[in-house]
Amino acid sequence: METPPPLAEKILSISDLERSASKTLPAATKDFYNSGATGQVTVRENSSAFQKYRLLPRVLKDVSGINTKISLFDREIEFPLSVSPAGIQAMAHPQGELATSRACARMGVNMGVSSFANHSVEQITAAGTEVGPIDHVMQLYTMTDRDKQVRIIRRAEAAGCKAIFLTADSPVLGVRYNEWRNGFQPPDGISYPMLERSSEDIRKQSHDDGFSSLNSDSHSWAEVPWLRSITKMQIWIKGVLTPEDVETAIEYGCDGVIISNHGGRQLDETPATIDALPACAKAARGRIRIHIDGGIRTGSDIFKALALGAECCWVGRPMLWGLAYDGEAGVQLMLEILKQDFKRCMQLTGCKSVSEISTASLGLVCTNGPLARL
Ligand SMILES: Cc1cc2nc3c(=O)[nH]c(=O)nc-3n(C[C@H](O)[C@H](O)[C@H](O)COP(=O)(O)O)c2cc1C
Ligand SMILES: CCCCC(=O)C(=O)O
Repeated sequence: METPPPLAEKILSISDLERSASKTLPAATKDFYNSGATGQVTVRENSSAFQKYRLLPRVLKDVSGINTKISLFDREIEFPLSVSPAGIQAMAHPQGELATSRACARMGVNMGVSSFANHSVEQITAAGTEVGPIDHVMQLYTMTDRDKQVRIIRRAEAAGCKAIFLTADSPVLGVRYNEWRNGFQPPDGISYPMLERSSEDIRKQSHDDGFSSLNSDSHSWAEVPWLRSITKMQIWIKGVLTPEDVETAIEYGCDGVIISNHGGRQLDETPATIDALPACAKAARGRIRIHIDGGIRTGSDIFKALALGAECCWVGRPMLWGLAYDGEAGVQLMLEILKQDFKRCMQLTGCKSVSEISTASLGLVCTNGPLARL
């Protein structure tokens, strides 16, 4: 009897991908990827908060030839989405970040490289650029070993990265019961080349201890002028949730902020990023780029985030699920699903270009009463 094709299952949505990928991963890896901090409140709300909003279509608009592109780092990307820097992608697929980079390049979007990547920034940028135009950004933690931090920055700059994403929400790791219960450690053979950590070194410590031994909890806004003094790359702050911090990022001359709660993996019971976004976008008044990540799983999530003031969205876990499902092809499938979904959402709401997306297309669901216009 013939064996059925391995990918016979129809993957039509990111939840299909999550379900299917989660079945293939060892339990401790699945928990590490999918879970967040403490009570998982923010992980859940990051996605569910999008449901407060309803789309208000304008009808009888010509939506032939719509344009989903936006401009970022002096280039156009295919639609307002890119892949967040998320560490240890080789647990999902041996090609890890190389596969992600190739899939992003093929789909015309950008990619963040985690400091905890399992391939070097040189290999990751090269893998993508061989396929097509792509920009990378290098995610950075404030480290105890400043020389090592400078080496990462120099390597990222030489590899062509356009920006540093300074992760600001992680002076220490969040309270992650899953990692502690499972004694989570990356499997043997997995290293962190950017952090200059071999597999042997990594396996001497818990993930939490390993993180604390590299990362400094005495970070401050003084990181920004220090980074400016040593690199020409743009400087973005990843992990902002308040208008006050948007204002400070502007004062410090940052190029952009990512409204992010680290996918609910750091401080639990922070607001969903889509709820934090409107006040942050209002405070920015166009003086700094505002991007968002956390819980984005559909094209209408992207649409809603843009309507509420974000220029671009980023996704973390959907990329990991794509990798676990089918490596590079799985990440490409994930991006294809979101792109097509976003395009249909634009067409069905009557928006012909991304600049037409605004709060005019959104309503807010009220518990008692009619839909409120924003
Ligand atoms: C397994 C995993 C590892 C991550 N590693 C990093 C990291 O090394 N640095 C960082 O700034 N953010 C990291 N993140 C957070 C992502 O960059 C991003 O903020 C988050 O995944 C977005 O939420 P989403 O997964 O719901 O899309 C990680 C997220 C996950 C799920
Ligand atoms: C492998 C990533 C290291 C820490 C981190 O940012 C996270 O787990 O969310």
